[in-house]
Amino acid sequence: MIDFEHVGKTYGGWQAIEDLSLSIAEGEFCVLIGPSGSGKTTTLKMINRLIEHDSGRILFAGAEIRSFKPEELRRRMGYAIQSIGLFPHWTVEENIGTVPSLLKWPKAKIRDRVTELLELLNLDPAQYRDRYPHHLSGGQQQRIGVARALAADPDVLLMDEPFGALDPVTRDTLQLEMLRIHKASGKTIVLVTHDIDEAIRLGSRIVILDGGRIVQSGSPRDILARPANDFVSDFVGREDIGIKLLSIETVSSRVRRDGSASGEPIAATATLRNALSTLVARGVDSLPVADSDGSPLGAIHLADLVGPHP
Ligand SMILES: Nc1ncnc2c1ncn2[C@@H]1O[C@H](COP(=O)(O)OP(=O)(O)OP(=O)(O)O)[C@@H](O)[C@H]1O
Repeated sequence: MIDFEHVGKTYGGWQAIEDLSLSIAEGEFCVLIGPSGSGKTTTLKMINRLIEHDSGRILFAGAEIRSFKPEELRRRMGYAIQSIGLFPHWTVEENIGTVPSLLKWPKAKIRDRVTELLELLNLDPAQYRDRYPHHLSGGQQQRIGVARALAADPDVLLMDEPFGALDPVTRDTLQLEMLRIHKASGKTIVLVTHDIDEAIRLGSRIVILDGGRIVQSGSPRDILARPANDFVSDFVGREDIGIKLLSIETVSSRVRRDGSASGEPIAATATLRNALSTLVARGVDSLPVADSDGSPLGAIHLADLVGPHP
């Protein structure tokens, strides 16, 4: 869907991105991560030509991005950023409808789309559509930013630290919403973050950048289990790697179907990290497991958390 071929970018003669090659497949959730100044935002903005690359090629759906009119690229690629960039004197409805209005969608169609998106992001349309951004909390504004990026049903969603300035609870909620939207829509998403836990949670692929180059690219499991070098080990948090590996697998993958245990059940959809935490907090070595409607599924044992990952 998006291919970088030996891409370079210089700012005033200084090489910010060097020989970057990367293929992002359709439907992939690709997370760009790296230290400050490593080139994440530059890489993201080159995709929709907010920044022009100066060597190599960037292809979108097989064609060099320079062959698209910028407005066509922007229509096909939603863009959401940390500072949100909502228009302060426009209502929520007008903000979300920015691109559809530019595309001259009929008013009723825009209204229906706004309703649909507000519902998708868990905001009551009747309550929120006529509000102005300064009458919304930070988390609600971030949601409107995401809704606006999704409005014209783009093929690709580009997100630059979209949950950056949020408290942990709101951040957690929005991450879950993003995962749900990705699952339901199958859209290609490219997201920039500096938070490794966010990358592990959201990404089907993590691309680690340093000094304008890719240091490693792979699934969260690849990166955690086989870090390419000391830089990656340090970056993902060498001492926490075991715990992070537990966070990418769910209880359902290790449940003993014929097992039983006493106490409050843990959900099959909880992570193994949640299970470990619950086991330690309760001082027990097994927990009953329940499925989403609460029916018993079996048990998970402390001993099952260690050992080879399938
Ligand atoms: N317009 C510009 N002019 C000159 N240098 C720039 C410009 N934009 C970015 N840079 C430099 O290019 C490098 C990469 O910047 P970029 O914003 O892509 O990094 P980043 O990984 O997104 O960083 P952060 O996590 O701090 O946002 C940095 O060293 C930055 O100072």
